[in-house]
Amino acid sequence: MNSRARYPPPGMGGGGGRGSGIPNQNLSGSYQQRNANNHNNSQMPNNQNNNNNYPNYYPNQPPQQQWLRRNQLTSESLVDEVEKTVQSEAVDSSSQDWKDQLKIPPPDTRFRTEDVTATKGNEFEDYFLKRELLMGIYEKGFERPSPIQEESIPIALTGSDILARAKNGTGKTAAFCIPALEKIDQDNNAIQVVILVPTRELALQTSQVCKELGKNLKVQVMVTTGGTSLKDDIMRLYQPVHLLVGTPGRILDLAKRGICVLKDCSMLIMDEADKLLSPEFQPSVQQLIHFMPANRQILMFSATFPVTVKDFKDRFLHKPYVINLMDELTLKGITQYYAFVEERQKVHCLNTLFSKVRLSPEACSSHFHRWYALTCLLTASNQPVNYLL
Ligand SMILES: Nc1ncnc2c1ncn2[C@@H]1O[C@H](COP(=O)(O)OP(=O)(O)OP(=O)(O)O)[C@@H](O)[C@H]1O
Repeated sequence: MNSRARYPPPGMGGGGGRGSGIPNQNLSGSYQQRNANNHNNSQMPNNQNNNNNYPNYYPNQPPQQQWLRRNQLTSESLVDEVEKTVQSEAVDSSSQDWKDQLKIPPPDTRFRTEDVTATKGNEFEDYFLKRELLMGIYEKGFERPSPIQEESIPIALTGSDILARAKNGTGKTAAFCIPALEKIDQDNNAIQVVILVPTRELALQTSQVCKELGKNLKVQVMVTTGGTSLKDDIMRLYQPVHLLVGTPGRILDLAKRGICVLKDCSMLIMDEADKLLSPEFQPSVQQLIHFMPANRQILMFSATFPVTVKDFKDRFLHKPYVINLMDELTLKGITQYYAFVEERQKVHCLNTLFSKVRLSPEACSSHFHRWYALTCLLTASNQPVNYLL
């Protein structure tokens, strides 16, 4: 059973990400601080724990004492202080101007569980992102970073390698697209970021997120995957490309032909890293890395950390910052069951189950080997069904 999705996608009644809906059962959505021990903090950026947006000039003193200190300032320093205040108000008012002009979609009022609400209270503005990028973020309807975004964005911006584990549908895609877009130099006509994914569908979705978040930037995004015209991709690569999203085999093919030049690619992102490190893809991924500069940054996102991921991390990542937001596998609000049966008993077992329980449309994913047979079975048994490919 697939238990993806915390943030429901726009326009849908309760699903999200690349995955399914959230049954309205066992929901517990109260706001709660995340346990500080659930990730491995090898480095902390300066603004990581700064939950208010105002500079704390005298951090060790309570607010009343700060007022006293200010009253004791000399007249000269008072002038400086006033000038600073005027300047910061000028910045604030211009920052209000651009915010007022944003086309923000209506707020998403649907229920969210702790998988996305248990944040530290960071704001996207805490990360000093380019204004055009901030505009794209807000215009996509994101108000505040989700937990995985709070953990990854500031670390990725420092240039550190990351190995991150978070549940599906909790905002992983934006967690790596935002720092990638921030780091790209739009005036450098070269591929600076590669996002590797295991499937064409995921490549298209990811590039769409990059385009939406970066719609006010001049970043050129290209998708390239197997199963499409190589000639078209070659033609496209004669045009500027800053961010390349694709599957390993095709990108490697283009790199070997000398058409996809990766010598300036300083960031490699691996989404669904566990799948990218399966025997099918791993040799291509490893070869690809050799086309990139030695000091490239690698961000790996994966729902599971099998031994292949660990081995790869040990070989290719430099002192990675490890983020683990998956103390438990199942998303909150979802109960999963499994039946251990022989292959030949599966259909019969499902039929029996369906005659007794009514499942939500998204409950069965294509991870079942014979999704088509299953879909026919569900339809024939009058069960609602969605295709999850
Ligand atoms: N900070 C945010 N605020 C509001 N919505 C968000 C935020 N970040 C992501 N989302 C939305 O949440 C949904 C799920 O995000 P996303 O697809 O990035 O999750 P994911 O962890 O990559 O999931 P999956 O692995 O299933 O693709 C999307 O509709 C996305 O637009």
